Amino acid sequence: MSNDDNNKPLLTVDGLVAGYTGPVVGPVSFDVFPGEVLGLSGPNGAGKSTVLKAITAEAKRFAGTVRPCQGLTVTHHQQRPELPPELPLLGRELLKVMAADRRDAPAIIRPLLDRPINRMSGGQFQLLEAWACLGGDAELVLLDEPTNNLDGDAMEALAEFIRAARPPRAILMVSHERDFLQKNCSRIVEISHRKAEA
Ligand SMILES: Nc1ncnc2c1ncn2[C@@H]1O[C@H](COP(=O)(O)OP(=O)(O)OP(=O)(O)O)[C@@H](O)[C@H]1O
Repeated sequence: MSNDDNNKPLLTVDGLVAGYTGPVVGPVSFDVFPGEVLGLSGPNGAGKSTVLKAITAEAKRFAGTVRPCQGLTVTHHQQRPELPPELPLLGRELLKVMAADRRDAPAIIRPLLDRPINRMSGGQFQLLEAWACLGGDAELVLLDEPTNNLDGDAMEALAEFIRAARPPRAILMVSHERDFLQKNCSRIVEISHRKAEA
């Protein structure tokens, strides 16, 4: 990516109406520019997670467009990451699978490297997953409620992972923690309930 490309959006969401068997959110429009941390805020059930899922084509797009720039690489941290309990994977192996093992793991992650993920606490696994997304090379990182289960120290560590992001990387983050969004996002887009549902 050249410097000129820093003025062009990595992703343009235009008039997106998305959902499952029927629409649940939209129309929603926003751009995500290189280097920015964009927050999505709104009430429970407004469709914030669905917007992220529509970007990765996991949810259905009923109208509008999602235009990634050419060759955009995306990683998605799901709201309730689930792992098959029988999978005997160590923390460091998860990072390898997600191509996040080339950077030195931060101090708070290191104790988790040799621990089987099915023996981690909810908060430990959540933080490891967030690092697995933010420690890789994807240009656009989608984070869905990354602060779930995290205590104060882990939230601060997560904020540091986010602050360490450099262009062209951009982060699109959904969170209920209004303070966390305000402190860590360059911009916040409000997602409201669809009028038909209100
Ligand atoms: N897989 C699915 N199939 C059908 N409907 C779904 C599915 N997932 C979510 N929904 C519905 O879509 C609507 C939006 O859900 P979504 O999870 O996107 O909202 P949200 O704003 O992220 O909510 P929260 O803040 O509570 O996490 C809700 O009414 C929800 O019940």
